[in-house]
Amino acid sequence: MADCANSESAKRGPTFTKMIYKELVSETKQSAGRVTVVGVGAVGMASAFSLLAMGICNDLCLVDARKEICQGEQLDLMHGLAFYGKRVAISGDSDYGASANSKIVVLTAGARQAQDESRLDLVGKNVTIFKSVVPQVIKYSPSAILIVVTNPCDIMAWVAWKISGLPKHKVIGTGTLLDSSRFRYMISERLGVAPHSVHAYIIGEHGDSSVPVWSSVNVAGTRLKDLTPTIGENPERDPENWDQVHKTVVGVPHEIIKLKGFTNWGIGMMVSRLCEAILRDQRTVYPVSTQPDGWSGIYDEVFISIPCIVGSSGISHIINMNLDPPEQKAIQESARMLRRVIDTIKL
Ligand SMILES: NC(=O)C1=CN([C@@H]2O[C@H](COP(=O)(O)OP(=O)(O)OC[C@H]3O[C@@H](n4cnc5c(N)ncnc54)[C@H](O)[C@@H]3O)[C@@H](O)[C@H]2O)C=CC1
Ligand SMILES: CC(=O)C(=O)O
Repeated sequence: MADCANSESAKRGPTFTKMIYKELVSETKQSAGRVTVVGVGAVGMASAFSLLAMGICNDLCLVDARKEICQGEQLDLMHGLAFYGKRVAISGDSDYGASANSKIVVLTAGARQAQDESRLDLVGKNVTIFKSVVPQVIKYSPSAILIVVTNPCDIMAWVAWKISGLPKHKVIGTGTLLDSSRFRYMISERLGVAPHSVHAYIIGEHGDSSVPVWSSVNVAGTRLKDLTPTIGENPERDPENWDQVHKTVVGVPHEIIKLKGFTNWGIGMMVSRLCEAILRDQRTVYPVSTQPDGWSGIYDEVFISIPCIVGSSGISHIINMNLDPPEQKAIQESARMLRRVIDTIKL
């Protein structure tokens, strides 16, 4: 692909470069932080664009079953590089060899929901796709950290972990990171403060059984629950009906899918922040999908969102969170539901 992209410079390069500079040392090309995005659709390209726009990666590879799309997107992104201010290597191919030695592989390949579908309806199709994609990824990048976006992302993270044979800390489902971001934004609108000044988590499944942790929602350490002890309960007990915020978080992707066919920008921004945490070892706390290993009494072998420290090794720690008994019960039920779905999968 590089030949196609640089055909003129490939022809003229050797003569011209000798006139421009003199070689002092023979360079060995080595990528410190290649990020590969598998699945160059709406989500894959929003992730790729965010990675570039936020200046997070300097070596980006796009892989998709549709070779022409990879090449088209590669060329299109490269044509903006003169205005970007940094040098970035961009490659694109349907051959996974192009992704070799990636530090991070973001998996977005697969089917997306139609208007009347739930995320869980995608299991069959997307497990089949992962069975072909994940072995190829691992063949060329055996030490990669996988970020699983493809829905249902908790289930697909478990599938990617099983097929890849990677240690669990190297497989991260994006989980309720997007739900939590939507939650923070909606609370911030009600309170009239910036979204990043609202500290709030949604945990559990990235889906209908997600759990809003009202007991810890706070602004500058002031817990909303201390001001409204019934926050998040039914409208008879909580006249401000804060539970509607969670209901909106659960329903809004369906509304966006009805309006534009898919969601992509929010998740794209989140993927690039996750990559940043890994590439720069930021040890940022994010609610992402991982194995709970007994966290809050969850012993099922599932991937489910809980607050984790994300850094250069992937997920290094799980944060102990004091949940109220109803929150604890709800996340345990969410885990049991995910496990029931996993039990139907044949790998
Ligand atoms: N976890 C989250 O928060 C979110 C997850 N998603 C999920 O992300 C996934 C992708 O969504 P979109 O980008 O909108 O879909 P899309 O249809 O625009 O793109 C999917 C891409 O996957 C590629 N693909 C399909 N099979 C493949 C294979 N075997 N090998 C390589 N590439 C293959 C297709 O060619 C296509 O380019 C869906 O499962 C969607 O539900 C979407 C938004 C948020
Ligand atoms: C599609 C999806 O999972 C979301 O936007 O939340």
